[in-house]
Amino acid sequence: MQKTFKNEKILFAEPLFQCDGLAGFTRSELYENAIHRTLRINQLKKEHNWTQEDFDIAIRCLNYEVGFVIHLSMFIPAIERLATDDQKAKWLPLAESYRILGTYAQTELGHGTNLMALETTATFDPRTDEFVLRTPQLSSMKWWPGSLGKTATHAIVLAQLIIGNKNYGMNPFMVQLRSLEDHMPLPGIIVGDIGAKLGANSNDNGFLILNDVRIPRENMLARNSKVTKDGRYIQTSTNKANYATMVLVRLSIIRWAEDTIKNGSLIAIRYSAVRRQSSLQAGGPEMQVLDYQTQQYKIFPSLAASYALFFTYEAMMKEYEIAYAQIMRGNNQLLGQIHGQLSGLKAFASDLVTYELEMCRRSCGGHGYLKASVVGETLLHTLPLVTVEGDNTVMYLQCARYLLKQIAKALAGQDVDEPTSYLKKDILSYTCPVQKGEHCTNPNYLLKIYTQRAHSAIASVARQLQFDLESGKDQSSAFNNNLVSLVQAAKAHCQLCLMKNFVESVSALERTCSENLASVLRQLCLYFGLHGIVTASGEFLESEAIGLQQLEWIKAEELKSLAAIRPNAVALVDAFDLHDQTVMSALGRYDGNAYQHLFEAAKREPMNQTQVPPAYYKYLRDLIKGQPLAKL
Ligand SMILES: CCCCC/C=C/C(=O)SCCNC(=O)CCNC(=O)[C@H](O)C(C)(C)COP(=O)(O)OP(=O)(O)OC[C@H]1O[C@@H](n2cnc3c(N)ncnc32)[C@H](O)[C@@H]1OP(=O)(O)O
Ligand SMILES: Cc1cc2nc3c(=O)[nH]c(=O)nc-3n(C[C@H](O)[C@H](O)[C@H](O)COP(=O)(O)OP(=O)(O)OC[C@H]3O[C@@H](n4cnc5c(N)ncnc54)[C@H](O)[C@@H]3O)c2cc1C
Repeated sequence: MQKTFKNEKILFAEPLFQCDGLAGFTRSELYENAIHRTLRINQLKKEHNWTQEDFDIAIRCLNYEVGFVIHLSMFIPAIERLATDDQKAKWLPLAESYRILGTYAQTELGHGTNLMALETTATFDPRTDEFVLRTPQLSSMKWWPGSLGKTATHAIVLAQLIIGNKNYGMNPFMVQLRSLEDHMPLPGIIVGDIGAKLGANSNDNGFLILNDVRIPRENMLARNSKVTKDGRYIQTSTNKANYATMVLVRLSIIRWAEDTIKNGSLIAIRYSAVRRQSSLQAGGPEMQVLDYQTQQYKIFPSLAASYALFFTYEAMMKEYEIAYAQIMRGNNQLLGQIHGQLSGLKAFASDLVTYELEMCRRSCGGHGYLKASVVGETLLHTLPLVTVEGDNTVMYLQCARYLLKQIAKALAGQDVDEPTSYLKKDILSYTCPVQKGEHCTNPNYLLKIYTQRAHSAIASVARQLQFDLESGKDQSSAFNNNLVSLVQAAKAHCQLCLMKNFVESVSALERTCSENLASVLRQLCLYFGLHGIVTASGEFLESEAIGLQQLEWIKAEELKSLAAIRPNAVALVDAFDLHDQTVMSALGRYDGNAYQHLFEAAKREPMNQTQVPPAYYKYLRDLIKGQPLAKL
């Protein structure tokens, strides 16, 4: 499941990467520790000739709890996608050698989603051949960019390009923020950290005010558009190509989601295998809680989601690489497809894992509320994924917008993209394929149900929109009246994508792996399909993909699937091949000694370093001795 990191032993031999000690760190200590880690991994990469992939896997092994995440995941990729060859030649060596440290400064205090309304301006001054950058009012200040607060020396600032009195829309500008001599902010630059967050507090997400900061004209990243010396704006590619970095990050968020749900399901399943509580027979031995049907019902979805997201990430990485190669050759034909697909799948993956991680946490009982279980921390670290790189609702709507265009093409008899080829079918040609027995236990049949449900949801909202428009509603009112259905249609398409990738990946693996492994993966894929139908049964019924009788059969098969997965559940999470130091959980250690590790963690608690707490001498001693308390 995870490319085994042959360098794990090297990484985790160093105390710096042993995560137990992070508890009790202040924000400054977390921040410093994260930077130290990234630089040490960089040294290890050089000392051991690691590849860039090894470097990336090392960071994943540390659950991205490292410094310069945005420098690595956005600043450098943005230069690669938005800069001309000459600009790449200048900026990439500096960024890759950490001579400059960057961030991607797009979101403002007043706007994050609506890029057209960003208020930061870059006004061309032909007299000096410069751009003047300003954040004109409080709501304009950049707010949220990672590493902006205390680390970044440079930022790719997304700003409205103004030439004369004309606004040419959002464009990217390389802006130096801090001196490379003493790290002090440069004139006109006000930066700082935006304050503590629910999680990821090693990251100095920051704010940036720009007071008439001047940069040379060549600092506008000009792969897709440029300004000539005499002030002419020349667009060389669709300005949507300037959004390319976000598409890449949305892809990496699918893998981030996969990584977090693997951690969560591993902790929940390993702990549920060692935890014994109560018994179903009076006086009988206490049961492993993993044997309770309800416990399986709670945590096997996260196990199935781990594999589903692994297969979807692999499939989308291939799709992205094809699209990106074409886009970098100036062919934007696949831009809309990759944007529509990754917008929806980033939203669906992050929604799925944040829900299932909470179920994993709940399944650990009281110990799931301890930081030492890490499952709660994992959830806190995952929560931003539903917002970063595009709020999920907005991302679903982008996906829905793509699906509407595709079904319009299909209905007009035109070609459609491969991911939406099912829309070419006649919506009335589906039949309810599911009969008892064979049909409910064959993922390929379930795939037909998912296809009909998605097609039906998209066709239905397209019809409703058309009806609203024909009944006189204007475009925006018609859209706003159907946003919920548009999101629902996007989710249906994304869930179909996950199921399709799961079925096709297992089918491909069957040709090369053992029958034992194939049957386990088929079982998990079947369970993923059955569970997905049960949890959205209303939509499946509404689409007439199934009737009540089929739903009854499917629910019965789902519960039977739980028992079928149980014998392999621990092996399926062991197959993630995650080092104990990656999972970091006292409940999820490979040796299963959860209670011992919990107690070890408690003993490391800073409050336990003294027997008598300082508060005793301040408040409790006189109280307990019945002495009058001094005025507090
Ligand atoms: C490792 C993880 C670290 C995470 C750290 C976090 C970083 C961040 O969060 S960075 C900031 C992320 N911010 C966003 O994602 C902003 C979200 N908002 C948008 O992307 C856009 O405002 C929008 C897509 C919601 C709306 O775009 P807009 O241009 O305002 O208008 P339209 O919806 O009409 O789109 C027009 C046209 O452009 C196409 N398009 C939109 N986005 C993209 C894209 N990323 N790539 C390619 N094409 C895109 C859209 O499909 C429309 O096309 P047509 O229908 O053909 O006109
Ligand atoms: C941990 C973290 C790290 C970040 N790092 C960066 C970074 O490095 N660089 C950067 O530039 N940004 C960064 N961001 C900002 C992030 O990209 C934005 O927060 C995100 O794009 C959402 O925008 P917003 O905050 O304005 O939310 P809003 O858009 O204000 O969302 C508020 C509500 O309005 C709804 N809404 C908004 N628009 C619509 C619409 N058109 N239709 C229907 N509903 C709508 C949303 O669904 C949501 O429920 C980061 C954010 C976080 C939390």
